[in-house]
Amino acid sequence: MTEISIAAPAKINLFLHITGRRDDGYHELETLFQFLSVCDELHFQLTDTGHVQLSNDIPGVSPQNNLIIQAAQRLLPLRHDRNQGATITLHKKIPMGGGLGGGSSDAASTLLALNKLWQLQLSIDQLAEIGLQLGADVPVFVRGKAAFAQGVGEKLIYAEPEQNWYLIVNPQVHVSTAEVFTHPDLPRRTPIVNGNPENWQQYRNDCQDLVCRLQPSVANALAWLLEYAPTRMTGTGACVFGCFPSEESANHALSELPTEFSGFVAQGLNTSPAWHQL
Ligand SMILES: C[C@](O)(CO)[C@H](O)COP(=O)(O)OP(=O)(O)OC[C@H]1O[C@@H](n2ccc(N)nc2=O)[C@H](O)[C@@H]1O
Ligand SMILES: Nc1ncnc2c1ncn2[C@@H]1O[C@H](COP(=O)(O)OP(=O)(O)OP(=O)(O)O)[C@@H](O)[C@H]1O
Repeated sequence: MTEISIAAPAKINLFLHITGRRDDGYHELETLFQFLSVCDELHFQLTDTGHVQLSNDIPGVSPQNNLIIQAAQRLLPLRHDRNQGATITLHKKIPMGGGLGGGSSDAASTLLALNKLWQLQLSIDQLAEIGLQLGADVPVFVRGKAAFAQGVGEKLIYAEPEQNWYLIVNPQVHVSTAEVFTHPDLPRRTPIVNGNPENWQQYRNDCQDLVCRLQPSVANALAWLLEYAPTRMTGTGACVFGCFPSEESANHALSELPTEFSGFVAQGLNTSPAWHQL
């Protein structure tokens, strides 16, 4: 095998409860992850240069900060043949910094692809552990199944929420994950619901009220979408999703999207498209 193409899907957090704070500042949470049919596309070409390079940069993200390169660097010392390298091409389709997990997903797909390309034979558990060092959201993408998560997002119980259609609305403002998690007004004591993911519509996103205050465009996007469908923010924002019974109904709402927002329709998926390609 000398080349691999692999998708890196977006995710949404169908709900997100903050249940505590660890001594290292990281937050304990409960969340339900589902993948979306919108994906970044990554292509890996085996080389004999002994190093990895990205053939195209993401504007505003230096190669050393790119999670694709960071993921590849974790695997470089584990190669049996030190001449093995890779040229990686990325087609970015997932909006960045929107709570859709694109960077984490790119990192996970990189771990999965290079494990094959370099014949490292690492197990999924080992790849998920390496992924957790890159970001709290990486393990669920490595494992590739929709899941109810606890801990910082690494304790996963597979789940099968309905694969609804979603209209994702991007208020086009940046929300810093670190700023939300360090804010004094973030609620941090939501009682543990302990694995009843079927009830996700009754739960909430604990970051939503705070983010709406910090970024009124997020509140405006939620208010607009709520006229069409049950609506919630994903992750620490800024994107919000409305849950629709059909692609057609989601597309109808999209056709009326105010010009201040951007948006797209995607289906919720309980298996990562990355897994169909390996
Ligand atoms: C909010 C979620 O998107 C939910 O899926 C994730 O928990 C965030 O995951 P992520 O983007 O992979 O986050 P990381 O890159 O690991 O962390 C970014 C920053 O968010 C804070 N952070 C993140 C996750 C977590 N459980 N507690 C935290 O306090 C930390 O200050 C950290 O410095
Ligand atoms: N391959 C990558 N794709 C996107 N962002 C990346 C990548 N590598 C590094 N980054 C950095 O990570 C930041 C967050 O990107 P990402 O799109 O994953 O955010 P997010 O969807 O809010 O994630 P989360 O829901 O995990 O908080 C970007 O602003 C960028 O600086």
